[in-house]
Amino acid sequence: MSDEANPYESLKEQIDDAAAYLDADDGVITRLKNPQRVLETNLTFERDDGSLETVRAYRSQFNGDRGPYKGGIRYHPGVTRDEVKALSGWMVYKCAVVDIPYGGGKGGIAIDPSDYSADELERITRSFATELRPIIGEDRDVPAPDVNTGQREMNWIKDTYETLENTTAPGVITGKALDSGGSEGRVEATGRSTMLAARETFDWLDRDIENATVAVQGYGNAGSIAAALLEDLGADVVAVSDSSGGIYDPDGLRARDVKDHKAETGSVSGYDDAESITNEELLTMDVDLLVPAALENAVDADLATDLEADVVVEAANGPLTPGADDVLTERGVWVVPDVFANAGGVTVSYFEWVQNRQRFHWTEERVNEELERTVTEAFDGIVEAYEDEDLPNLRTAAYVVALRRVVNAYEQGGNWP
Ligand SMILES: NC(=O)C1=CN([C@@H]2O[C@H](COP(=O)(O)OP(=O)(O)OC[C@H]3O[C@@H](n4cnc5c(N)ncnc54)[C@H](O)[C@@H]3O)[C@@H](O)[C@H]2O)C=CC1
Ligand SMILES: O=C(O)CCC(=O)C(=O)O
Repeated sequence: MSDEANPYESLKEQIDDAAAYLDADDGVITRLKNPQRVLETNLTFERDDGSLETVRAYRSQFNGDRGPYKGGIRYHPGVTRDEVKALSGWMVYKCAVVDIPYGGGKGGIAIDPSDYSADELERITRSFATELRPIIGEDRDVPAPDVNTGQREMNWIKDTYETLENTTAPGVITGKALDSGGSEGRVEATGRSTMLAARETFDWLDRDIENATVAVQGYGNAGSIAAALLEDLGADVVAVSDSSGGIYDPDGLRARDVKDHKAETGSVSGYDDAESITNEELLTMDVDLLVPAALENAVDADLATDLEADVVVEAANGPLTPGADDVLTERGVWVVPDVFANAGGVTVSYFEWVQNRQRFHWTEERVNEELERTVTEAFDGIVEAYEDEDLPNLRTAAYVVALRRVVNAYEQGGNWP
């Protein structure tokens, strides 16, 4: 993997870019570029035919200076140690930029879940939960969903943990089903903050989100909900894609219908009479707003030179390489960074955890109001840093805000001899 494509190298570069504007000790910055610990483990489980298989899994606890490690668990064949390290580092700065009291963690299993039955996935997940048990906990490390995981996997992890610990501890994991201690609004939260980030940015730029044209790469939890909520604001979602390719309709797709079509057929392809397009065509489409909502490295420096959107709001983690960032900054394309735009997921996870600790259930209205307040306050903080500190782009501004908070928390802890 080239340095440009290694997400952990991207994370370190992003931290260095922001650290240049802070008066922080080099030693502290080095600490904040390296994970505190990474669990790498092998899970052996029984296939339905009775044979045994072993798969690789990770949990990175990047930094806990501001609170328990927090972040999702991903099931994807591309999961590597460096990817999980990067994703856990991004969680640190995400939680800090929206100012929720967590550090950052992330986990993953290097599997393609479509290769396994539901029973096999349950055995894999419970095996991972058993490995995680000594290092997670309501006040220690609180996992959540990410790519290819959701309520079902979170419920299995909660159940395994509680059974082995002989306790009830719903706050050990978030993103659970409602009847298992989940929160209203968590499923929609990542897409909702993406929509709010786009709305606030367009407002700040004095542009109209109503009738803005939108392309969304990746049509899972984050992308499909962002698309639907952007349509609710009056935007025209003209193109969407998933791993099988994309679809385009200049008159606007109907995001919720496309989601139903994907649920029925397994992909967005073949929806209505929309035109088929490639993912590259989608990413370089002449739209007002591009929302990458799939995986890392969707846009590299080469592709960034052809990108025609005016604003990019990152629903995915790490969809732009640092080289792409440089090109887009130079070209005057606004990039609203992942650590802010997709922070709705972890923010509502935090609300879920608070509700679990209080044994109290909030209404969806309350969750969405608190989320909107969190997102708009964070946006104001990023814009203030960008304007007052003469920073090159919104990503560096978000990192300056976040890094300052993490550095302060570390330094206020004082020194061990
Ligand atoms: N689920 C959550 O709460 C959060 C997710 N995120 C990030 O959002 C991104 C997407 O996650 P989810 O929506 O949860 O995952 P998901 O598994 O629900 O959906 C992922 C989607 O991306 C598509 N995809 C994969 N590779 C692609 C490619 N090369 N080109 C186009 N589409 C492709 C898949 O077909 C699928 O539609 C990830 O970067 C994740 O880390 C960030 C914050 C929270
Ligand atoms: O909800 C959470 O705790 C974390 C979600 C996540 O993994 C992310 O924001 O990338």
